[in-house]
Amino acid sequence: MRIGILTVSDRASHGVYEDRGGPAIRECLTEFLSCEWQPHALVIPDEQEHIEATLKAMSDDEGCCLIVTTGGTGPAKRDVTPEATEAVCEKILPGFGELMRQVSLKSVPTAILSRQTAGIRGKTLIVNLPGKPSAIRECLLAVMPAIPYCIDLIGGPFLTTNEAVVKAFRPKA
Ligand SMILES: Nc1ncnc2c1ncn2[C@@H]1O[C@H](COP(=O)(O)OP(=O)(O)OP(=O)(O)O)[C@@H](O)[C@H]1O
Ligand SMILES: Nc1nc2c(c(=O)[nH]1)N[C@H]1C(S)=C(S)[C@@H](COP(=O)(O)O)O[C@H]1N2
Repeated sequence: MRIGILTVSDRASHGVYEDRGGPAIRECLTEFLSCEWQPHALVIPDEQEHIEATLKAMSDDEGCCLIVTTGGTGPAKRDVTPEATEAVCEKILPGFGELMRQVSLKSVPTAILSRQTAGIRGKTLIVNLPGKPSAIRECLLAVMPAIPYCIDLIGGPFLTTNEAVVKAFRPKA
């Protein structure tokens, strides 16, 4: 079971600062998931073509059932992660962005500036998170209960969670 972890940041990719987003996603998934999984982590700049090519490679070549991105979801000119996500996905799941913004709004009024979304490419679920490392646990924890069933529905592997932290909800179970 492979999971893509994609940091989209001009400065982290150029070494201006150390990437804290990718490691935070990895740490959260280790805490939330009780099944075996392997991370496939990359740090790339805010370039739409590059983001699209990386999402396609993680989905089609690496066989990731889930890709979690961080960064590039805001209103600035170079923020294009949602556009890249929408371009490579066959279906968009607006509920993910809606819920994550609602939860984030309890910590920051600027939560509404994130255009974070989610979508399906083949047997891969792609979920966008904001760039702020502090946003990662908050957002992932909110949507995690629905992720295993979503991956079931698209023909992916059976994900299990650490129920002391977060319980996967499967309506048909
Ligand atoms: N991957 C990351 N690792 C560590 N800190 C980050 C990361 N991404 C963002 N941050 C922090 O969150 C702040 C806001 O992030 P934001 O995504 O808006 O940056 P940005 O202006 O798009 O620049 P860049 O794309 O170069 O990260 C940054 O100034 C930085 O302090
Ligand atoms: N939980 C949470 N969500 C958040 C934030 C945050 O600090 N915490 N920052 C907001 C801000 S200030 C911006 S500009 C947008 C987009 O951030 P991004 O471009 O780094 O993805 O996410 C928003 N969502």
